[in-house]
Amino acid sequence: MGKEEEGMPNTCVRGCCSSTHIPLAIPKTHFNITKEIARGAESVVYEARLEGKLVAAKKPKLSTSADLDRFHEELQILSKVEHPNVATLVGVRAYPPDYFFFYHLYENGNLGDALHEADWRPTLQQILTIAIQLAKALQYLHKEGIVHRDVKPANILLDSNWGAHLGDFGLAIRAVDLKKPSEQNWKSTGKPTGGFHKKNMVGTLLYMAPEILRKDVQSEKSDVYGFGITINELLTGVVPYTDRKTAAQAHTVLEMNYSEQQLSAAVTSQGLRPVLADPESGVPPVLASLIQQCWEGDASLRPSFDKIVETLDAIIIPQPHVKTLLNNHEQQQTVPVDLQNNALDAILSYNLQQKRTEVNWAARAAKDWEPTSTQLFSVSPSWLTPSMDNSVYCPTLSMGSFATKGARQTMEDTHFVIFQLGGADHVSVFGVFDGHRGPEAAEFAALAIPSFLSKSAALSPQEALMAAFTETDIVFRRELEMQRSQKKGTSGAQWHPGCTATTALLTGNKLFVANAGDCRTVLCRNGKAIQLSKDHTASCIEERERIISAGGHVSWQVDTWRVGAAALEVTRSIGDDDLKPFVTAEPELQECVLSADDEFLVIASDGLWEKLTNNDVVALVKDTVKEPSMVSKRLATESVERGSRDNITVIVVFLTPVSTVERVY
Ligand SMILES: Nc1ncnc2c1ncn2[C@@H]1O[C@H](COP(=O)(O)OP(=O)(O)OP(=O)(O)O)[C@@H](O)[C@H]1O
Ligand SMILES: [Mn+2]
Ligand SMILES: [Mn+2]
Repeated sequence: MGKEEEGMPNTCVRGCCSSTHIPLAIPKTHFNITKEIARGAESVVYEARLEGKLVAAKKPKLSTSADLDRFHEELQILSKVEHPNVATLVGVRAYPPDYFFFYHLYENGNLGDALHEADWRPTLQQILTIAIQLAKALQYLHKEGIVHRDVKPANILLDSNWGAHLGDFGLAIRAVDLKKPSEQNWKSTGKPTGGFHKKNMVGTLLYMAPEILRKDVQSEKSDVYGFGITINELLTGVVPYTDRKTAAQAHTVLEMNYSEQQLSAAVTSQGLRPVLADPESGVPPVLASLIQQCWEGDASLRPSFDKIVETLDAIIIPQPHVKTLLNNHEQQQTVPVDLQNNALDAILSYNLQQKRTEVNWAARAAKDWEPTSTQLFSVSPSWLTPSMDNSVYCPTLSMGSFATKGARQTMEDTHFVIFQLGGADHVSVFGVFDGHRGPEAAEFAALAIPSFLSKSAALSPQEALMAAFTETDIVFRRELEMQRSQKKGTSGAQWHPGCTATTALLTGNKLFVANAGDCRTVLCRNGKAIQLSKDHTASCIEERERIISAGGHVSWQVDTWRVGAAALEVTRSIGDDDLKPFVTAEPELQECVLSADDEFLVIASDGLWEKLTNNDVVALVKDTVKEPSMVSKRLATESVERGSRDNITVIVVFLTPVSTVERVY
């Protein structure tokens, strides 16, 4: 009686693999093979009975000693992993001459076959479920320090409920072992083509990240790439780089159009990617955008699985009945219904809870604030003192706002809405800030600007706004310098956050708008849109000339005019200390006197204006119930639906009395 028959030891024949819960030395008498399920490049998979239970028995092809080494490496990894979305290993026979992995049998086979052989057409909900399950499996593996390296539909196994389980750890490796040159890693499978047989190569190539194709340094981010390609395939039903839905056809198309080398070259150096799932066809824009981030050429730009899980969890598939409710006039009282059950709504409100940066810039702004120019001017009476003149028109205000990071991973917009600044009934201030190269400047400015304004009663409103912008910029850059010197070295030199800013100051019937950058303020007067700010971008010739005469450099890069080495599109901002003084913080000012003709103000970051014209915005506001927060949200939602990829912040201020039940059609 051999050693193996004495019981079921939990170690392999070499003694290098062990498990606390999986028997590693299942005797031959304990299982019998019933039929072949699949013949892979490196294995044959059979249906089998193990102690009466139906299982999948994977018999790896072990022809060389390198293959045997690889078997033990795979087993060492497999015996340590346990996750609901990783294919469950129930037993192993790690003894010659027959090596077997016994897995739970997944009734619906692999995802690739389901899509392209069985013509399974998953619903959006099923797709999202699989995406989340797969993301969680990979999140877990990465936490455990394991990189899978072969994420593709053929390695995703589907249970009877179409739940996903990641299988095939044939190429999995410990992240610590990835440090070696990658050619070495691929050779470790012992196959002449560096790990893949010719036939299999094509199938796998499609999911391989550029750095792998280039034999460059790999990381767990290579799994993110395969995940992106896989989820896109799941959404489109199309084999990557083809227009075919069945695998057999796909291979011919693929081989006809591209050789292996041509495809690799196109993917690595020309950024070729499969056709992206189309948001027009009902794919949530956030999901499409996530896929694009996942298959970024630069691995460092791909999101982590923590981030992916977070993003996917926030997506709720739009319910088809929502649209009908929208058109049902009897639902007038329950206005938010159009947004409540909506996918966007979930994303939008979820985004509001996003975490802020570690450095508490806001507290610093308030604490360190010391306006330097307050003493220079003197106006009387102060704009903070209410006018006694009752004949002056006084708008009735109602205001609301909405902010979302939209399809972006981080939120760099900030805003403030202040009713009765410094306790003055007739003074309100609104500000929107759009951060770039980090949220710090925007966070700082949203506190510093109103704080400065409330302390500038001695200045005229115009001077107060001008000084609030320029002083905020100076104090911020000083603060940044301090932070940088404390950080000592850690990416500090490259750290130049900035933000665009627009601030509207309303005192009695006078409106003052200060703007630096491409946020925008629009007034609706008599049903017409009046833009009260100019967009400061390098596409604007006057701005380009101003920059050049101030000693800055402007050039056409990629798709538009950009400033300096940082390639900034905006020409005015707070912060951006590497581009000062030509990217100035000095705002342009506009003012107007309000009358009963003035209906509302919309102040928003460029994420809104990118997809909506001033007239679109006016039309949408008219078409929405007159509740300012709801209108703000409606505008942001509309922009996201039209494909805005940016953070969006919207403030809506109604200037005349409005009723929330009033609807204009
Ligand atoms: N537990 C299982 N339940 C059902 N089917 C399975 C299971 N394990 C594997 N299969 C089937 O066998 C196929 C090959 O399995 P696996 O990917 O593990 O082998 P491989 O030889 O490493 O394949 P590859 O050619 O992708 O390297 C899978 O695509 C799937 O169709
Ligand atoms: Mn496989
Ligand atoms: Mn494999």
